[in-house]
Amino acid sequence: MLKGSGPLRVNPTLQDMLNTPYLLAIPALLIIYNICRYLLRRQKLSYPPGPRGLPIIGSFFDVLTPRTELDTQWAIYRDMGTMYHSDVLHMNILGNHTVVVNSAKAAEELLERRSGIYSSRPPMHMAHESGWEWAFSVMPYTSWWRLHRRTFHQYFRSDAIAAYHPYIRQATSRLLRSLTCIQSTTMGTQYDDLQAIVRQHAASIILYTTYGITEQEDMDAFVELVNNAAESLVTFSHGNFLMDYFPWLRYVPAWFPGAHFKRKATHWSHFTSELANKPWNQLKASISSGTAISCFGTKSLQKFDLTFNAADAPGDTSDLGMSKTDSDTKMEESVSLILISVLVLSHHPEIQAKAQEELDRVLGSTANATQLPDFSDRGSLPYVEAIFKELMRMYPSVPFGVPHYSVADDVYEGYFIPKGTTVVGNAWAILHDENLYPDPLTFNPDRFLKTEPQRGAPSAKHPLNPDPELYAFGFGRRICPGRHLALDTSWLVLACLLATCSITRISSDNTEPKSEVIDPIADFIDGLIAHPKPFKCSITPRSAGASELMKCGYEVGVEA
Ligand code: HEM
Repeated sequence: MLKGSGPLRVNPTLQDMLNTPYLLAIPALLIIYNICRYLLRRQKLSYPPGPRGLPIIGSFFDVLTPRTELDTQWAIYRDMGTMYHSDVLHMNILGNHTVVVNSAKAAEELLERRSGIYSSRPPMHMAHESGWEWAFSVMPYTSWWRLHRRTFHQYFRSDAIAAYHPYIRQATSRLLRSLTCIQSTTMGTQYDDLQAIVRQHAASIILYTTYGITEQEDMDAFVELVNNAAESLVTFSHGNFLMDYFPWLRYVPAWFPGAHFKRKATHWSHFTSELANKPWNQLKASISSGTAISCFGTKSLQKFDLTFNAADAPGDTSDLGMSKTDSDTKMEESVSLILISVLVLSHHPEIQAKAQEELDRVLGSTANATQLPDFSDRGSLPYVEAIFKELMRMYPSVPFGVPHYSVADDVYEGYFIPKGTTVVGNAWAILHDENLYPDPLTFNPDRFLKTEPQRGAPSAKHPLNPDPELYAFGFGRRICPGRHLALDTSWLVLACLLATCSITRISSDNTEPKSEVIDPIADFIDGLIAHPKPFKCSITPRSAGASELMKCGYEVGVEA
C-alpha cells in the first residue's frame, strides 16, 4: 500500500475522543445546557397574568362559561383582562397553555409581526375525528397548508373578485325577489323564511364561485348539506371537547359508557364527508361532460394539471395542487352578517332614513323611479359604507376568530409564551375597546364618516375608529382569504335592502317597539359564529317603484 493511500488519518486526540464515551457526553451536555437555559429563563419570566386555576385541571372551569345571553365568553375574557390589567391573558387548561389576546396592539405584534411563530393551528383532534381533516382552516402551518392558501388567494383576492360581480348581482336580484314573496303586512316577515332566503343567497355565491354550480336543485341539496354539517363546526374551537386535550380518547369505542363525543364524531363525519365529496364530484362530472363553468375548482385543477383521480388520491397528497376546499362551510359567516344587518336596521329607522336620503341622491331615485345601487356607486355612498363598517364592528360574526398556535417559545412584554400555546385573538374585545372606538356599545355609523384631522391633534399610533375589517376577519397569515368575496356580497345586499325596503321592528307582542336596544345577538348554532336569535321584523318595499325593482332586480340580461 502506498504511503498515504490508507484510511484517512485524523488527529489522534480527536479520534480518541470520537471513540470514547465523550461522544455520548455531547448530546447529554447539550440537553443539560438547554434545561438550565430554560429554567433560568423561566425563573426570570412568568406567563402573562390570568386565573391561576386549580391543581392539575388548571383553568378548565374558567373556560366553561355560558355561551348565550349577554354573558359571552369574549366579554368575560375582556373583563378578565381589565381585572388583571393586561391585554394578554394566560390560562393553563388541563396542562395546555392558552393565551387570549384582547388588544389590537398585542394582536398586531404577536399574530401579525411575529406571524412566523403564531400561524399554526392547535391540534384539533375532535375536528379531525369528525371528518374535517380535509379542511384547510384546521390545517397546521405546513407547506400543504401554504399550497392551499396560495391557490385560494389567487382566485379570491380583491382584484379577482370583480369577475364574480355579475353573478353576485344575479344572486342579489334573486334575494330581493324572494323577499317580495314573503312580505306580509300584519304578521311581519317570518324569521325562518328570511333565514332560508339569506342562506340560499350565500350558498349560491359560494357554490358558483367554488364549483360553478348554478342549478336551484343542486343549491337546495347543498344548503341541506351545510346545515347538516354546521353543528360539527363547534369542533373548530379548540378545547370544546376533552379529546382536544387528551387525544388518546379517540381510541375509546363509541359503545363505551359516556363516550357521547365519539358517537357525535361518527355521526358528524358522515355529513362532513358528504360535504367534502358531493359538490366536488359534481364539478368533476361537469368537467367530464364539458358543461363546467369556469370557477375556482376548474381553474385550480387546470393550474395544477391534475387528473381527477389524482385529486382524490388518499394518503400522501403533498404533491397535489388543490384537492378540496372548505369554503363550503364559510356560508354561515355571511348569513350571520346579513341577518344581523336586518335586525339592527329594524331598530334604527333614523339610520335607514339617512342612508336612503344618500342613496336617492346618488342614484337619482324618486318615488316612482328607483335604481339599484351597484359596486361602481360604492365610493359615492359613504354613509352606507359607514353603516356596513359599524355592523362589522359591533357584531363581528366570528367574535373569537379561529385559534392560532405557537411553534416556538416567545417573550411578549416580559411575559413568557411557550411553544405549543393556543392563541385566541379576541376580535370582539378589540372591536369594543373604548380606546379605539369611543362609546363602543352604541351603534353609531357616524364614527366612520371621515373627518379632516384636527390641526395640532396628537398623532396616535392607533387612529380612532380604525377600519373593523382589520380585526373582524382574523389575523396575520391566517387572515380570512374569503373576506373580499364576503365583503362585496354583503355590502351589495345591505345597499339594495336600504335602497328598496323599509325594515321595521315588530316586538314579540306585535305592539309598537319601545326601545332601540337590541335583543342579545348570541345564538351559537355552531359555537363559532354569532347568529342573532330569531327576531320579528317587517320588510316592505319603500315605494311602488322599489317594489317593481325588487321583482326585476338588475338589468334584464343579467338574470339567468
Ligand atoms: C362575513 C363573512 C366572513 C367572516 C367574518 C370570516 C371570518 C374569518 C375568520 C375570523 C377566520 C379565521 C382567521 C384567523 O385564523 O385568524 C376565517 C378563516 C377562513 N375563512 Fe373566512 N370569514 C367570512 C367569510 C368567508 C368566505 C365567504 C370564505 C370563502 C369564500 C371564507 C374562507 C375562509 C377560509 C378558507 C379560512 C381559513 C384560512 C386559514 O386557515 O388559513 N371566509 N374567516
